[in-house]
Amino acid sequence: MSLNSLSQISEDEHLLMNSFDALVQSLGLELLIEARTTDAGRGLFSIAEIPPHTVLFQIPASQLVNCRTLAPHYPAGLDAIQLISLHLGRYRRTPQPDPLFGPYISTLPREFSHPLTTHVHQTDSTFPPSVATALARLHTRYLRDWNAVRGYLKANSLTKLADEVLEADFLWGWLNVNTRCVYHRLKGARSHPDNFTMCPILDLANHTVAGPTMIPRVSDAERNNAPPIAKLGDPLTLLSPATPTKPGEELYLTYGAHSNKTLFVEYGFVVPCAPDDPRAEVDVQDIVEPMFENQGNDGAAKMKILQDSGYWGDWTLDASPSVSYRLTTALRLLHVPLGDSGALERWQGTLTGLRDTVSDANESASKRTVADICAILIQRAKARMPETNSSMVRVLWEEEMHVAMRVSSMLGA
Ligand SMILES: C[S@@+](CC[C@H](N)C(=O)[O-])C[C@H]1O[C@@H](n2cnc3c(N)ncnc32)[C@H](O)[C@@H]1O
Repeated sequence: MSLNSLSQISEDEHLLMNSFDALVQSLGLELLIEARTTDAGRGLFSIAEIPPHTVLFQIPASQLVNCRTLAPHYPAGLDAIQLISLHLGRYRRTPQPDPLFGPYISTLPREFSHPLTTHVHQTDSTFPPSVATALARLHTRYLRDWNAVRGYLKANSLTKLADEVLEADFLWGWLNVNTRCVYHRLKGARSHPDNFTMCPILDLANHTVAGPTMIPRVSDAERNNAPPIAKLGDPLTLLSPATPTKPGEELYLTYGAHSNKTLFVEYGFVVPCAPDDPRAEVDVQDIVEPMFENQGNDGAAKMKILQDSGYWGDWTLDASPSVSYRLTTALRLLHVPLGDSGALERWQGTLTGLRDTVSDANESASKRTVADICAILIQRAKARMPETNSSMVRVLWEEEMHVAMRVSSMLGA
């Protein structure tokens, strides 16, 4: 990196820190925390002793960026991620700040270093196959949203907006949503995909896998398991961790018990993990699917059976160590001869809980296949790891290798 770009970064960071102060002022908040620069970008730090469960701040509903606060300003027709990404993208480069959320938008990162912007066109062999697949799925999701927004702008004759918001601006908005939103109850059903919001200040919190974390307080709507009563929804209140915080400590959130594959693909970072870290997980679809294909017509029939019963794909090993139930189920069927109707019935019995196994022979064959899968994973990671000069990609290969070694030694292989 040139000195020029280094000074550019610190200038940007300086501007972002000033924007943070302006945001806090605009919200009229007096805080026990402040933003500081860390190795993970900016983060939130305490500036005082903070007792457990202290209210750190409350952001009023009108200052949260979500489907409720944006809906009055746009024609209907977009889901929450499309609408918020469009709105953010619209104000990315304009000299006029957004009259609704200007101070907040000026605190958002200027650029993203995220696999969707940097790696999406790399050859598949750079990443473990399951990471490449997850990245391709993210890319598809992004394209679906961008195409939906383009269609929406046309259908609603929003030609000025269509001219203003370039794809790069929309992608910037979309990555902001994807990497910075939090769950927030806005809809009747808890599982509704639009139950999330962008939240000023809170979105500066970095992720930790262990240790005390801040916790958003359960909102009224969530407690009542009903849509919020107020038109714009409930405010969002952030509580300090359950243990006391000393001045100068970083305050984290947990983004979830994610494997590095998910952290990398969704958020653009990894957290190196110990060989026995229970987060470590490998999706082995790219190895198992060809095993069914190699059985010709029988394999195709088994694939259909697994699809119909909801067990096709999402087959994982993890470092606890364990073989997921979904993978065990698929491998048992792989080793059932389809001509043997009794064995097929016994396999179905394992799904309904009537039986623990298909047979001893079937169980041994399935275990041998798990050992084969582990051997492939270990050999592949060892071969590919030296080829990468990205420390993040190295962590992704290491995670696969550690999981495979743990599962393999559990099997005594
Ligand atoms: C919600 S933002 C957190 C604030 C962010 N650091 C910033 O400067 O705006 C999430 C992003 O922060 C970074 N991040 C969060 N936790 C991290 C961690 N433990 N290690 C490395 N990067 C992290 C990643 O770039 C992630 O996409």
